[in-house]
Order: sequence, then C-alpha cells, then structure tokens
Amino acid sequence: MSEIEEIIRIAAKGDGVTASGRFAWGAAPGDRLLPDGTLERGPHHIDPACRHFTQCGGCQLQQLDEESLSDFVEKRVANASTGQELGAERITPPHLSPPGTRRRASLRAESSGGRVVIGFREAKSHRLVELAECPVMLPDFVTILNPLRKLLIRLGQSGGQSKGRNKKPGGKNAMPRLAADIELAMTEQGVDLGIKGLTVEGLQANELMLDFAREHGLARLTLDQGWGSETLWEPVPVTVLLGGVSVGFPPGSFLQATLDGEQALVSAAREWLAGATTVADLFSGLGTFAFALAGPETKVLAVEAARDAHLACKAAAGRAGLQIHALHRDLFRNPLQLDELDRFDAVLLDPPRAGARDQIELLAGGKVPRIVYISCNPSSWSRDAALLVEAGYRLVELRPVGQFRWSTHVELASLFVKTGS
Ligand SMILES: C[S@@+](CC[C@H](N)C(=O)[O-])C[C@H]1O[C@@H](n2cnc3c(N)ncnc32)[C@H](O)[C@@H]1O
Repeated sequence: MSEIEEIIRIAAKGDGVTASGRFAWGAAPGDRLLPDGTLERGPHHIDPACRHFTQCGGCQLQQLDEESLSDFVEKRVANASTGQELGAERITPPHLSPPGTRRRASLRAESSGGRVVIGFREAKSHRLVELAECPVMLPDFVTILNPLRKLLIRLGQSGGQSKGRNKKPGGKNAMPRLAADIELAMTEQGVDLGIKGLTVEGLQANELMLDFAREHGLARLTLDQGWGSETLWEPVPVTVLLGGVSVGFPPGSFLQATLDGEQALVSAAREWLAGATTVADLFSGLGTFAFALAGPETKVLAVEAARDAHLACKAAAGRAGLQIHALHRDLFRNPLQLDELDRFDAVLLDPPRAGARDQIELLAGGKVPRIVYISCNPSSWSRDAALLVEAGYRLVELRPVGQFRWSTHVELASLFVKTGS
C-alpha cells in the first residue's frame, strides 16, 4: 500500500505529481496524496474561481494559487529549455493574463434533450457544459451567451439547423439537432460573432439573426453554412488595432488571446530588436509584430500563408504608409532560403503549434544576427531551438507568457543571438 506523499509539481497536462511519480488530477503543489488516492489540501490549493471548474474543458488549473500558477507557467518553459540543454542565459518571471481578459474564444453549441447548450467541451469527454459564468473570457462574451442560446432555439423552431440535419422523433415541432461552432473575437467595433455549421433558411430566420446582431450591438455576425463565411451584419468594417494601426479583421483570423499577452510579447520583440533596420516577420498573421516593429528606420517583411490575413496586413500597411512589405507565402512548403534570410538584421517567427522545423533548419545554416522566436508550444519550440543552439546561437533570454489563464496552454518569447555578432 502506498504512503502519504506530497505533490511536488504540476505536470504538463495539469496533473499533480509526487516524488515517486504518482499522479493526481486537481492537485496543487504542497497537497498530500493519501494512500486511498484522495487529496488533503496544502497551502497553495485554493477554491476555484468558477462553478463549472472540473466539468468544463476550458480550465485545468483553477485549484492553484497565483504563486503556483505562475510557477507552473515558468517551469513549463524552463523545462523545455533544460530538457534540450539550451542553456538559457536568463528566464524572466512569467507574465500571466488577468481573469476576464480572453478576447477570442471558440465554443460549441449543441442541442441536447430539447435544450441548446453553449460551452467549452467537458474535460476528457465529448459532453458540453452549459456556461452560466466564465471568469476567463471578457465579460462581453459571457453576456452574449444566454441571448445567443435563445436565438439558436428560435432559429431551430423557425427552420435553422445543422448541416446533416437529424431531426429527432417527436412530431413536427421537435427541435432539429444542432451542432455548431461559435467563434468570438473582440475588435475595435465590438464583439465579432461567427457561427459555423448552422443552416439558416428563409426570411424569418435571417431577420431573427439581424435583429439579434442589432439588439446586442455586434460588430459583425457571420455564418458559415458549409461553403465559407458569409457576412450577415457588419455596419462598419471590422478592425483590430495593431501597433496603433487599424487593420481589417477577416472572420476567424488569428489574434493573440489577450491584449495584455499581446503587449507582453510585442514589448519583448521591440526591446530585443531595437536598432534592427531590416526585420523578417515570419508567420505574421495580420501583422501583430510587423506593425509594432516597422518605423522610419525599420523595414519589415511580413510573410503569411492565410490569404485574407495577408491581404488585410498589406492594405493596412499601405494606408498607414509604413515600410511593411507583405508577402503571401507558405513557409512550410516554401521556407525563406539562405540568400533571402541573410539580407535581414533580424528574423522574428511565430509559427503555429507544430513549430517551424524546416524554416529553422535554414535559419540555423545562415548568418542572421538576431532571431526572436515566439511560440505557443514549448515542445516544438525546444526541438527547433536545439537546432539554433547546435548551429552556434546563444539563447539569451526566455519570457514565459500565460495568456490562457488556468489552462495548461503556455506561450513564450525567446531571443537567440548568433555567437560573434
Ligand atoms: C500563432 S499565429 C501568429 C500570427 C501573428 N504572428 C500574430 O501574432 O498575430 C501563426 C500564423 O501562422 C500562419 N501560418 C500557418 N501555417 C503557415 C504556413 N505554412 N506558412 C505561413 N504562415 C502560416 C497562420 O495563418 C497564422 O497567422
């Protein structure tokens, strides 16, 4: 029979771990794991901020106090570095986004037992938990959920339903089965709401949606019925502010999860790239970093594969008269080559979760003096970073960023400097 053991750390997936390697879900460092598998709370274990915690799939770490949450974020990043012996010269204390600041969220709406449920998926299951509150998202997002639920019910009654409709037995008024994705983003004009996977037929259903958008002051309402996003409501063009420039926001575009998280990443990039006159921003999206870095003395090449984001970046840079050259290119199939890379004083890259192995291999063989690597996945980052370190780059600084409060999702900014530069 096992003994009483103390939880000494939180593993990458959020379980507490003891010195002998026993795992316990929902634990905090300092908790005691009893032989029967139950937990005795320690000094870092707090009451969760949300009544849905443990059922809702959005958060894994609400039991941690601020100190141990911050420690989790820092260790996730620091361990990724030590695991590959990257020799980080400095690790800055983590930035954690405060509650109620998440400005983009992907939710699911489903009908079940005659009700419509909107929520994040329940942890480790396919069930949805109805969100009556959410301390992570912007309050404006939470406010809209209940009216949206009512709208979806009314649409169901008036003929709107999911693709692959599956009308349940129960007479002509039975609610059709609904399974839609809900995308929320905060823009300069307000909430941008996208619904995907819902079929809306008829004038009455369209009017219901327009009334909803008007009544709730939406910046935009888009609907994807299976053949691409269609804008139903957008009284003025929707934009986001990046580096002080209003940039058109195509539906579903990438936006850093919180404004303060974006600012933490951008300020690292600005500080580390001060004095660089030619910068390549790879995986540039709408231009979060390009707009922050471009200036009278700094030209930026912004490279992005998503066509809508690329075009929005290009148009905004043109209107603002900034020295940003936007390039539409798939960097997985066609990474920047050595002769292209070596023209830059610095390269910033912010790839998707898979990382950017091929692009990094080319960078490692080149002579770019400074590389800033922003990552949303410490595992792919450490694999890529090892190639840079092997090629003679020093990992000068590492900044952990916890934009996804209470989740195990961790981001980081890192600075690599070519030895001898
Ligand atoms: C983590 S986001 C970063 C976006 C931007 N740097 C920002 O902070 O807003 C990754 C970006 O990489 C783009 N992307 C994904 N695959 C790509 C590829 N193969 N080539 C170029 N860009 C790609 C995505 O469209 C997305 O805009």
